[in-house]
Amino acid sequence: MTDPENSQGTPQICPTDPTTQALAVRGLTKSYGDATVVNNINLDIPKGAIYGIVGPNGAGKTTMLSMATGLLRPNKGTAWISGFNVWEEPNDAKRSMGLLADGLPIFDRLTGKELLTYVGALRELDEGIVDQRSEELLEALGLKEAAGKRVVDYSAGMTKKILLAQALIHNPKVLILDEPLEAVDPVSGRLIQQILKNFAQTGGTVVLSSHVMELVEGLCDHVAIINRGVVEIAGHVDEVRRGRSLTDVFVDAVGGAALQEGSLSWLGASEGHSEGQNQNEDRAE
Ligand SMILES: Nc1ncnc2c1ncn2[C@@H]1O[C@H](COP(=O)(O)OP(=O)(O)OP(=O)(O)O)[C@@H](O)[C@H]1O
Repeated sequence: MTDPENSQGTPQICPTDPTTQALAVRGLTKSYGDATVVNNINLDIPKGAIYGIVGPNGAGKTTMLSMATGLLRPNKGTAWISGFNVWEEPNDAKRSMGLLADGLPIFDRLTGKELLTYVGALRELDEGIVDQRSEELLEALGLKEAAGKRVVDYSAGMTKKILLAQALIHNPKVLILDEPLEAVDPVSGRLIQQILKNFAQTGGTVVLSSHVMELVEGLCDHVAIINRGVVEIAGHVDEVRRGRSLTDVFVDAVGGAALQEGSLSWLGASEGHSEGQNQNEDRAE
């Protein structure tokens, strides 16, 4: 576990061999102009873990995951997926991982079924296997009826689910998911959690970023709290929580925020409100 006392921007010690981990990063650093948004991050994600990455808005989670998966070139540092260096052995690293991330191009003129068939072909899977897996994934994710509909016409939650299916179809060793349950309804959310648990129980590794602490507490066995581009705390969920709620640990680690007295005092019951009320009354008449 990373000691929070020593992790504020100072190099963290990661003695393990990064090639033995499902995902490992060493010294990852990214700056935009004068701002260092990811600052010398070291992280080990063991095989078979469901690993939650949490942190406030703008903490550097997406930037870190983008560098860890080879989507964004770091200023410094390296990442390994399933033992493959993402910059020196990109094909092997990419073959090992399934990725769900915002901002990646989606072939959304295809139907859900066509998209899975296309991605399966890109992954060089046998046609019969792609067909069988696509059917099963569409069924499991509640997308069977929408299989013939173009992805561009999917809702936000449906899009998330078809992108998850796309990330799973080649049965990757490591699944990396940026906000996987965002916009997903509770029934589908529960199903997805079950899929991820089964995946980890059979030896797969899941890395997910989320703002939903209940999800991380209920699903993940490991967690890292990132703040201002550094890892504040990382380790097994029970070690990090030490009997407290993860939300309390999170707030302590990143610093709580309270609305200052008098701030936004114009918001709520006011002249504007009663004027609005009158307008509504006028409209009703
Ligand atoms: N291309 C870019 N140019 C300049 N700054 C950037 C760029 N991409 C990200 N940043 C900055 O890097 C910081 C970290 O952003 P990042 O998206 O990694 O945060 P995050 O932890 O994923 O946030 P959120 O929880 O809101 O998604 C932010 O301050 C953001 O403005």
